Amino acid sequence: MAGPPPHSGPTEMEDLNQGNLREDPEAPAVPPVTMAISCRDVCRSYGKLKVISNLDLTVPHGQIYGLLGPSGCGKTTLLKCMVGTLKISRGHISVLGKPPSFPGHEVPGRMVGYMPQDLALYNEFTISDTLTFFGHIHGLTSKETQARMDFLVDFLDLPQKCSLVRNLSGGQRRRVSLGAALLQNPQLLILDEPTVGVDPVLRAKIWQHLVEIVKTGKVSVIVTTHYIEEARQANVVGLMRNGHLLAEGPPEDLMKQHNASTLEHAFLQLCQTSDLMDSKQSPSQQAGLLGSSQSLESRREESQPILSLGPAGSPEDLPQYTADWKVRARHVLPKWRNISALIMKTLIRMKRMPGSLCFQFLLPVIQISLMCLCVGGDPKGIQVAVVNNETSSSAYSKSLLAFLDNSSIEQVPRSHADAFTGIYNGDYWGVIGFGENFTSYLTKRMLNPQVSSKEVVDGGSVHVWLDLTNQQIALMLQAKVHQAFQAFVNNKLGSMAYLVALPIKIEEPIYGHMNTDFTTFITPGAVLSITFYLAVGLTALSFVLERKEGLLDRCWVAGVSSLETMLAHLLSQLFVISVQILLMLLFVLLVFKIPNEGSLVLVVALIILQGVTGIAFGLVISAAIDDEQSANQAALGVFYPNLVISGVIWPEVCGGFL
Ligand SMILES: Nc1ncnc2c1ncn2[C@@H]1O[C@H](COP(=O)(O)OP(=O)(O)OP(=O)(O)O)[C@@H](O)[C@H]1O
Repeated sequence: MAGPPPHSGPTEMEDLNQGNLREDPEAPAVPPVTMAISCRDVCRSYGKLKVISNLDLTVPHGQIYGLLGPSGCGKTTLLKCMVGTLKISRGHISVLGKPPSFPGHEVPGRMVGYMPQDLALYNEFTISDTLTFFGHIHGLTSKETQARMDFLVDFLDLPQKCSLVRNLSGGQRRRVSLGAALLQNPQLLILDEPTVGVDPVLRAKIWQHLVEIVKTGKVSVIVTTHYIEEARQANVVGLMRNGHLLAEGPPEDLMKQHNASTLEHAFLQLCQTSDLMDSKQSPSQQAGLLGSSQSLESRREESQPILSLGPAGSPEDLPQYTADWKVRARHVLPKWRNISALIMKTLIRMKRMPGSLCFQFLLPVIQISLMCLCVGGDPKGIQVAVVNNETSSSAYSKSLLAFLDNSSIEQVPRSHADAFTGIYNGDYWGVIGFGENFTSYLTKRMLNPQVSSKEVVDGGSVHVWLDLTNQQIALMLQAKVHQAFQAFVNNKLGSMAYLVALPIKIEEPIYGHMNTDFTTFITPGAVLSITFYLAVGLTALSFVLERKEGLLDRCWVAGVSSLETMLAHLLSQLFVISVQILLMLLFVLLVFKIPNEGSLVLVVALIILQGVTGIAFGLVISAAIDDEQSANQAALGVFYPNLVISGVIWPEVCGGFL
């Protein structure tokens, strides 16, 4: 195995460029290992689809391993298992001496540089932002990041550092992605098709760089590629097909073994031999062939996603890994370094999308303003037909009608027949009718209520027929007629008005006011619903999108835990929610003058808590759902049921069955 080259005192800048970065103080001491990666009897399935079966693979330390195979043979899946973003169904993987994600192990973390097949870059970032972000997560100082950035921009022939990723070409983006993997000079580079979409000159340069960095003996590389011939520069190649390795060894040896002049020919021969053997075997024999080197135990059904079972089902053959409680605790505890990097990421993205940020801030204000303007106000210009059979100008009916609220009700004098034709045709919301002796009967009723006959009571009553298809308007009409009658009685009887009052007296309310309108009732609920749903939507979608674009995986491989991702999202989202709440309350309290009877601090705290609930629910959606359309549907789908059963628009006591 090649040892490190003799050191003749390089300058600090050379140190940074060549990868002699300062050690991470939080990193545990790593014992020397001879195998960079060792996979034993590895299996991985997606549901019923078995993608990797009983695979053994060894990446020697300080060498380049070229993993070759046709599309869909499971290369990416295997790399994901190596970096720890996917759990294996069975078998054992050791990366730089320990299984991925082992407490205290920096795989995922600073020790591994991973370039996923997807671009996995933030489009709103510049090249400089991208490298600074990953540098921050890896704990590099800004000087170190800057030096590596200058080197990588030059080496990968990247455009200006201030160029936005979304404005780069496909090839340039792939190079930025490769730069992010090379940034911290990791001990292990896992590159999933780094040369796709890269011109031949740069492809050669990348391979040359890989060859150079492994020469130091400190760095190991596993690289997948579709260009089989370029893998001749690798020290070892693995030829993969249908989820298992057909062959593994130095490229020259493989070519010699198969009398092939090119690696591609050797691969072709291996595939043909494998097909021939497969066709000769019965299905049961094939199963035997697959697992010929494994015991029955290792071939049992893959039921548990575990990392620990080894080849031939003998756990005692595997090295035992231990970590003391301090290392375990440090592994679980969130790192502020990662959280702050993720918060900065969100703030930079917000800064680069001012339109979207304004929309996020203004949307709740627009929603609450629309609600205050459109919900709860008195209807205007409601046409009501009036059938007045009294003709005298001093008739009580005329006097009573004068007390009707003219801003809401438009009185249309009609004959009895026209009024009813009109209401049946939907021209009027109601008909108000007075008999021809209304004044005399009402007088009799008021002066001598004890001796009033049914005829007197009937003739002295205001008759109202309503179109009750719109309950709000009908209720308003009833209330307005009652108010007009009360005002008329007060006017006619003065201090004697109590004589015709109902024997029920509604006293001053304990909470609220006599004239509390619907807007005042519904606004608190609307504020809470708006805060909740915006938080749900933003959380559910942002994680779904990040996962889809491979960003969550990339951050995870860089060493960011799920807890840190959630905390960073919560903190940055709290900032957005706080601005949203501030603007909403300003509008509700100052512009629409909705009264607030309690402590404002408590109100703000409760709304923020509601936002946190929304974030939590968004997290549930984003954890359970993979694509944005379904996440959108889930977020929208819960909106209406939640609104209905929460008591925001109708008292929740009415839904006692729920
Ligand atoms: N998330 C997933 N859910 C279900 N099946 C998947 C998933 N990811 C990959 N597969 C399936 O697993 C198989 C192997 O996929 P993988 O991406 O590992 O192949 P690959 O060798 O990397 O292919 P390529 O070279 O085209 O990238 C494919 O049949 C693919 O359809």
